[in-house]
Amino acid sequence: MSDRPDTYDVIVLGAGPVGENVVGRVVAGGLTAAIVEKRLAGGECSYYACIPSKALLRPMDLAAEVGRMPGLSLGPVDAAAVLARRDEAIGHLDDAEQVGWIESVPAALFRGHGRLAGPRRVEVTGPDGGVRTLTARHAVVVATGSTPSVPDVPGLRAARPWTNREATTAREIPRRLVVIGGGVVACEMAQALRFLGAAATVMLVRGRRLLGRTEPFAGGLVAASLRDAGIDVRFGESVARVERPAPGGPVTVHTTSGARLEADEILVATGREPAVRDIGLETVGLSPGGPLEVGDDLRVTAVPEGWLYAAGDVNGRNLLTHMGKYQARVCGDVIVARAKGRPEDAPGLRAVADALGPPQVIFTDPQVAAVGRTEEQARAEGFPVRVVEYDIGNVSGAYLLGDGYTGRAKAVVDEEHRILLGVTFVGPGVGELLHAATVAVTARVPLDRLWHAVPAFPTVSEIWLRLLEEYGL
Ligand SMILES: Cc1cc2nc3c(=O)[nH]c(=O)nc-3n(C[C@H](O)[C@H](O)[C@H](O)COP(=O)(O)OP(=O)(O)OC[C@H]3O[C@@H](n4cnc5c(N)ncnc54)[C@H](O)[C@@H]3O)c2cc1C
Ligand SMILES: NC(=O)c1ccc[n+]([C@@H]2O[C@H](COP(=O)([O-])OP(=O)(O)OC[C@H]3O[C@@H](n4cnc5c(N)ncnc54)[C@H](O)[C@@H]3O)[C@@H](O)[C@H]2O)c1
Repeated sequence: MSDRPDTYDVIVLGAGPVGENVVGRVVAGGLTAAIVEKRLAGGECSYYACIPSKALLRPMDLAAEVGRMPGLSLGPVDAAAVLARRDEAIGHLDDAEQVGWIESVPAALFRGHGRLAGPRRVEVTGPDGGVRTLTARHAVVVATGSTPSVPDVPGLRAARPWTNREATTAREIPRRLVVIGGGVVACEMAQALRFLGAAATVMLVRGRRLLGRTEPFAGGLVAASLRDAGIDVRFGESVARVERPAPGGPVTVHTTSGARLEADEILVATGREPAVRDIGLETVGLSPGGPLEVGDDLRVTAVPEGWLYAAGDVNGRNLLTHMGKYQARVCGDVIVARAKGRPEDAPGLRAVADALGPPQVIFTDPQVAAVGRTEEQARAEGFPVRVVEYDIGNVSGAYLLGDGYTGRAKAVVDEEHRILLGVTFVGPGVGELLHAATVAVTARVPLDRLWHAVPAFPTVSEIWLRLLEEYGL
């Protein structure tokens, strides 16, 4: 790495999807960039999160579709083949393709642990222990992502439970599995692993519902489906103590209600922590703790002179790949505009979509696709709210997809402006309905205008027509 320069216009810490998009954007804007990565270029998303989890969930989805269609039947599930396809999807944990992309940008990749070392300086400790100091002319962007949060429960950490990393890259499926958590990772991974062979799966959900950030009916429909699949979903119960006498051996989970569960593995899916430890924040006057707080221009608000930016999971705004990549585009363009002395207040230079409620698809069966505010959020923010709901199964297009299509849609309307504040769809395959809702919410399309957006017959998109009719159009 010694033949490369030590000074770049922009230095990015972390080559996940967000860091990669920052370098792509700033180089396209005419600046030079270096990116520092301590593990695999491509980040959590490519190897241990979005990609492998969806590769594991897709067969379950297809199987459910086949099950709803009279005349079709499914043979036994070949879990090994599913795991092999997952391995291909994650490039067998080899990041050569991503490295090739970074080089093609072109940007300089430095392998190693990156740390801030005072204003505009980054120290990289390479795999051989050697340290190199890089200097940024314009900006440093922290895109270090997040790490799994493991509750401080007696015996849990010592038992070396699975987190998303081990669950998404599993080589064998544990027959008896205890899942801790009721959020997105818990629901998706419990369902995928149950389908692939975790016959005795128990989910310990601390609260009273699943998927707490979505409309309550979404968690209800997903809970019903998990239970139909044979998963023992226990609400109001969590882990109190864990024992694993032999590493990798059977594990005993004592729950808060006094139950004792014997399992082959535990999956902890209790949220994420921003990756801010050991990145030298103290050298620029920040104390490591929670997410790095940024403004809509992605600049870290507490750092004077505005040379430090943070995008993606590490700023805690929206822990989703597409939202992090959106922030990366805005962040990159802000850096370029400032470096070139262009106006900084162009409409594209503020990540305003972060506050609208991010679009998200949860790839359970049924899928949950939502954008904007839930009814509860909209009311709490003081909007004059009216909601309309409709059973998606009553739409002809849904009936044609198979027998017993169960799903529901809900629209949250701002009555003053007659625009959509939020939309939620739950049902098989509804993920592909989401972008229309994202456009309507983001562009504040008036309902009277939306009425003229005619959905094709017989598609599930006719749910739009039904919702507008329910509203009274
Ligand atoms: C199981 C699971 C499934 C998910 N599925 C989806 C999904 O379907 N859709 C979706 O939108 N989101 C999904 N997410 C969320 C998504 O993975 C994250 O929002 C996304 O990865 C964030 O990207 P990032 O670049 O900010 O961080 P990361 O992907 O975490 O990348 C950060 C990178 O920085 C590196 N790094 C950290 N510290 C340093 C350092 N000091 N020096 C050098 N390098 C460093 C890390 O090694 C890593 O490569 C999922 C998450 C999980 C856990
Ligand atoms: N399809 C997708 O878009 C997708 C898929 C997976 C993950 N993600 C994103 O990744 C992030 C992380 O997902 P996640 O499921 O880990 O987090 P989450 O915040 O969605 O859910 C965390 C769950 O853990 C529970 N919990 C927290 N602390 C606990 C404790 N001490 N004991 C017991 N239960 C506890 C919470 O009540 C909640 O049910 C989310 O922001 C999510 O949006 C997205």
